[in-house]
Amino acid sequence: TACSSKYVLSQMHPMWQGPLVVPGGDRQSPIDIVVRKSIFDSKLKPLVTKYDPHTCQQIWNNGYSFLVEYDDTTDKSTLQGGPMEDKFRLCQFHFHWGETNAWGSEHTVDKKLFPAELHLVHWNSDKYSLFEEAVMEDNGLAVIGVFLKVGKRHEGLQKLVDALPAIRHKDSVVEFNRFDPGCLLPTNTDDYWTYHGSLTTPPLTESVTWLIMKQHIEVSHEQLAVFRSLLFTSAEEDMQKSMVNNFRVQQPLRGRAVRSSFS
Ligand SMILES: Cc1ccc(O)c(S)c1
Ligand SMILES: [Zn+2]
Repeated sequence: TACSSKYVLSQMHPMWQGPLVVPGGDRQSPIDIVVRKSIFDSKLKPLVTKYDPHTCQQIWNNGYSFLVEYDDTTDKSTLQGGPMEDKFRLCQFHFHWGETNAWGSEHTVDKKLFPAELHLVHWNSDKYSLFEEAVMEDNGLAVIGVFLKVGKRHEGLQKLVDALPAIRHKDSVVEFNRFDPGCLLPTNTDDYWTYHGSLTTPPLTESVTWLIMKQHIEVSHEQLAVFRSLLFTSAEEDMQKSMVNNFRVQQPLRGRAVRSSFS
């Protein structure tokens, strides 16, 4: 049921981000959010997340990031509200980060970079029956983006950090249960920006309603350092490469509107 393990990125571009520009792509991600150009939309509802920690299944290193995967065969862990009409099912979450605290996020706010960014990936289970179907459809996915800042240690994240040494190499997997992804959301999830975009890793499909949280979460420098101890490479490869800077370059807005749920 892993929503992403079957989602093998086949035609890989030498650079992990895939093609820098997708031919004909006019709603690519990530983007810079220009706050003064975002449009307040009073019709945007608060996000409603209902996550069941028991649907957590495994954590694995897919050679681009580490993914925490959830059982998405039932509507046990869901997201609704926001700009969406339908119910979306959580299938995985992962992060993007830099080699230093100076950069690492994919989205930026008025060009401000964060050291890392969390993506909680959900697919439209009212319209589709599998992640693999939804990922190819307009707005088949809804991804919550949360910025990470370096500060106090995040107690909820530590359980995940402690599991990382076991998946240092690409394609390593360990069982991972009872993790509540809700603990990684900021206290305020009512304030967010939303726009139509794409996956930031191949196949870069333009199927994502992005929900970027205005409020960041804090993690410690030591916790981020463990992210950087992961490797892009498998155990067999002789050249071990640190898993850092696994973010995509920013993409043209192409006239898209970025709406805000707050004024
Ligand atoms: C489905 C999915 C896989 C990888 C990603 O970085 C994103 S942003 C979404
Ligand atoms: Zn991502």
